[in-house]
Amino acid sequence: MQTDALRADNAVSSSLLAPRDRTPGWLWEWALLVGAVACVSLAISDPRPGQVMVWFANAFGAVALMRLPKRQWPAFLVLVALVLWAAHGGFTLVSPNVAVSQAGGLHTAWVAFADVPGYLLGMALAALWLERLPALEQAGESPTVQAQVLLRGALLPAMASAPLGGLAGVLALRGDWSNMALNWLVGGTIGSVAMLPLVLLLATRGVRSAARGWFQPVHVGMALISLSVVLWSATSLPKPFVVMLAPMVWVAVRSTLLNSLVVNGLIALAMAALIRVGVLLPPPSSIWWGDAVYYISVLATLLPGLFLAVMSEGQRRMTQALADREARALSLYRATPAMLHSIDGSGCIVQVNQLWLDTLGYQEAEVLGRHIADFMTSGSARYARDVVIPQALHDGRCNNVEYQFLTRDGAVRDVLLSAVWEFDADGRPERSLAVLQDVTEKKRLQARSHFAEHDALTGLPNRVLLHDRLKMLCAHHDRHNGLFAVGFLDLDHFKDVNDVYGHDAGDALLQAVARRLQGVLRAEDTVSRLGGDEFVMLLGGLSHSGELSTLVAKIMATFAEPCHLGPGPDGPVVQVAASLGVAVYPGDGTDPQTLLLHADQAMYEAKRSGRNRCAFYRRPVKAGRGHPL
Ligand SMILES: Nc1nc2c(ncn2[C@@H]2O[C@H](COP(=O)(O)OP(=O)(O)OP(=O)(O)O)[C@@H](O)[C@H]2O)c(=O)[nH]1
Repeated sequence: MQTDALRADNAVSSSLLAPRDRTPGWLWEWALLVGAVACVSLAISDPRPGQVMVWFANAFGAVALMRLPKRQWPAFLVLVALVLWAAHGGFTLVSPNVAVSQAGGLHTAWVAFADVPGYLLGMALAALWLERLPALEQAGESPTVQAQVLLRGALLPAMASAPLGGLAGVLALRGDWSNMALNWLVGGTIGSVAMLPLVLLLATRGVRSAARGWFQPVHVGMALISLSVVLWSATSLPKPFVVMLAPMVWVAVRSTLLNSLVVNGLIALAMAALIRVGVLLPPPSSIWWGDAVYYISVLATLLPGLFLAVMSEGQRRMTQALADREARALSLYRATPAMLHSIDGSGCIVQVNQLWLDTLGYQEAEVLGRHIADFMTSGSARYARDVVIPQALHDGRCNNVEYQFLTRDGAVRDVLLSAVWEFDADGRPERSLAVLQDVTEKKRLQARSHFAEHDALTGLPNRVLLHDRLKMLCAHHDRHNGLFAVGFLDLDHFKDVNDVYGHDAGDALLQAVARRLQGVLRAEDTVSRLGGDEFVMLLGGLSHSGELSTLVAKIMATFAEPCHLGPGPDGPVVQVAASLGVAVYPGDGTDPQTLLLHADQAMYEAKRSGRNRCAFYRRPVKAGRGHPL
């Protein structure tokens, strides 16, 4: 993700700074780098003896030490001491302004060496204190951590080494100790503030990759403009420091952290050089620390830009992290292996995922902005608009709502929809997240298994389910005793209804009879249709035969009212009657076949006796020898 790349690019990563064994070549390279930077300070520092020298080299030495195991520190510090001594020696010899340069070889060598222990102490302390900073990797994005970096890596080491630096000044140049120590403190702090954040960043990014990242017209251009403003204001304005702030703030806000740190370093170098050539000079002061106070202006010019750059970087990262999180959430939404859609408070689609589109066969552009009901059957659309959406907006959610969606080519998909709503701070609905489960196949299978056990015309249990339930009733009553009855009902002269009013009217009559029988029986009883005009009822939970007689009377009474067969109010009205045969468990049979047979026989008995009546099964009376049963 982009944030990670950004982090890898710009962050001060403690893992990359972690110490490891380095080759002698590496030690030499860094020692020479420290020496080269020291030469820059020596070259552009104020030539008057005992004046502030902006000392940039300690930042490089400290970062090098942080990347070394402690056992390599002595070797590296010795190399740095040699290099600094050589650099100091060279400058002491060539600088005509240094009073002691004419004082003879040994003294020159001593003068050149005097400052070195202070520098070594400063860089060692900076390295020690910085590597103990736990959140060092956040220095590029957190002003608080950056402040800690500057405190531990610039101010405190400069303070700790300043007494040594002052002593060196007294011994070598016979200057005033307190003045020398204060100048040391100021020069060391400014140099490290200018360079340390940049060197830490370069050490983790690698100089080559950083250079590649920086050498772009926009960065170079901004740096040049900033430098020009600094030079112009220093040479043209009476109080230039405030104006110098402007380009740094501009770069901090508009550019990358790296560019800000580069500009920070360049401007510090430029200011040191301007002081060197006398363009920027401390005004004459009556107090011994007057010069040092002047340099606070330099610090005050560098720090706001530096902190603003770090804050901008923190903001950029946070914005980027939010954008990444949103992108991740979006791609997760799109790829979720369930149909998802989101609608706004008015029911219009604001987002759908890929499976939603694939299942219903639409393109994203076709659905965004349209009302969700446009993709439903008319019944579901009404239900959604009038009932579900208003209720869900009130409750904040809805669960397992059954809808029928329409695919692009008009096919119906059954779905179960559950949704949650997001509301804004004022409680206004923002958008929903709905998960849709496509249950079309499941419903088809359910319907198939329903029709395997139910009659398609009346919806009543068919012969298969009847046998099942009868078997269970027999088994149950076998264990728990008790009575139940099987009623076999056949409509009287049903064929005439078909013949006179047509088959549809016959169907309507069968459905009406089914409804009436269901209406008269209890929920635990079974009404089934065997086929044609034959219905079988299982009448359970009877405690005595009187109860059965009442129930039978109720069943027969359902045929007292004529049936209106539709369609419409002008449809035929018929008076239907039925014959009912009843067999009772266990007296008339203890297994399904026998009970059904005996109920059937009783029904035929009712027919034989004149129809429109009920007959109870009667065991045939044994006849005398030679007579059939
Ligand atoms: N409308 C319609 N008729 C059916 C259906 N299944 C069977 N039938 C008809 O129902 C009639 C059954 O007649 P029966 O029970 O044999 O004779 P009935 O006219 O009722 O005379 P009885 O039973 O002797 O009183 C036949 O004409 C079948 O064609 C059906 O699903 N719908």
